[in-house]
Amino acid sequence: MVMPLRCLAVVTVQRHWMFPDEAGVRVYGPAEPQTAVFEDVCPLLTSLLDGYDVCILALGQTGSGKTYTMLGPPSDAPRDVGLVPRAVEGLFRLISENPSRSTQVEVSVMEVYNNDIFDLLAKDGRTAVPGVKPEVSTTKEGRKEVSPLTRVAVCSAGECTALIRAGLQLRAQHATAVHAASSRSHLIVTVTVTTAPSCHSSAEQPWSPTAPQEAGPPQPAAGRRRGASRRASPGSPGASPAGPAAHAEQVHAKLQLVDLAGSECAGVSGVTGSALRETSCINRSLAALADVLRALWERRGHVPYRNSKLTHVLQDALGD
Ligand SMILES: Nc1ncnc2c1ncn2[C@@H]1O[C@H](COP(=O)(O)OP(=O)(O)OP(=O)(O)O)[C@@H](O)[C@H]1O
Repeated sequence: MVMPLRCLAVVTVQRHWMFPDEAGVRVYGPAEPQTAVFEDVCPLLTSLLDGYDVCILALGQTGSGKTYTMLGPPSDAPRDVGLVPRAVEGLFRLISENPSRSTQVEVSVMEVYNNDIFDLLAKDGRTAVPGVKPEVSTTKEGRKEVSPLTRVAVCSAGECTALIRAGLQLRAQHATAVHAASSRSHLIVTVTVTTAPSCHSSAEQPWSPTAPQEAGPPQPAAGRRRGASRRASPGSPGASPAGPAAHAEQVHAKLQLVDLAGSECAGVSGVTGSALRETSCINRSLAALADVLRALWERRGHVPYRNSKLTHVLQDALGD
């Protein structure tokens, strides 16, 4: 069986002009329950724990229900809980079902606003290091990392969801003529999962999880350039991937949950001044995302990830 190198789900709440029908974009109507959307993407959580980078994007026009789909309604009605808390819950459930692997989970929350990255978990002023803007860089293993960026180790779904909610308070939001609480940025929640054999599963040296990291450089990820990164644990030098050592690898993979800002027509949304600049940045970055997805679907030699911060941040999960 040929395994996919990337797992990507585009959840859109309206048919969108930017994507061809054959692109596999799933369109949900307003009556579709949140449970149905989650059921469709839920298998990707297993792929994540198998070591694949996963990206789930909500796409649609302004006011079409992206934030509702990803995060749920502001009222917190349990029935309508969004895809992000459901995914976090599902991930921790899967982790608890496999005690033979020890798993560390870290979360970061960022927004891409006017083509700049802001750290929504930073304690001070949306940058982890005062005055230093987070930027995308490439690690020596070829992975894309945003740095400096706050990444917090979490032990439970509740802890993870609470952090994400706290980060959301800082997200850029303004009223427009179309939507009273319009998101003016792309929100990217990244859940990084590192798994290794449980220390009681063999006589090998136990895996020691990395300390919670806040405002520091990202953890190095080694190994496979495509998909998740893997490295042999310190206790298994020279072990063959086909033998027991395959079991002894640390596996890193990231889940990116993205609530995109909505495409909008400035004439209809009635924005002026700084809001007009936001609209222009939103539309340009969505066009850049469409260009990247088209290039990937058409298997073009060059994929223009660097045309926008949004696509550059998502490069690992979209394809490479
Ligand atoms: N399926 C739904 N059922 C009930 N209410 C919904 C549904 N989808 C969206 N809404 C409501 O519609 C309004 C707009 O939704 P939402 O904020 O999710 O739009 P959006 O696409 O994120 O907009 P923008 O791109 O401008 O941020 C909100 O009040 C939201 O609660």
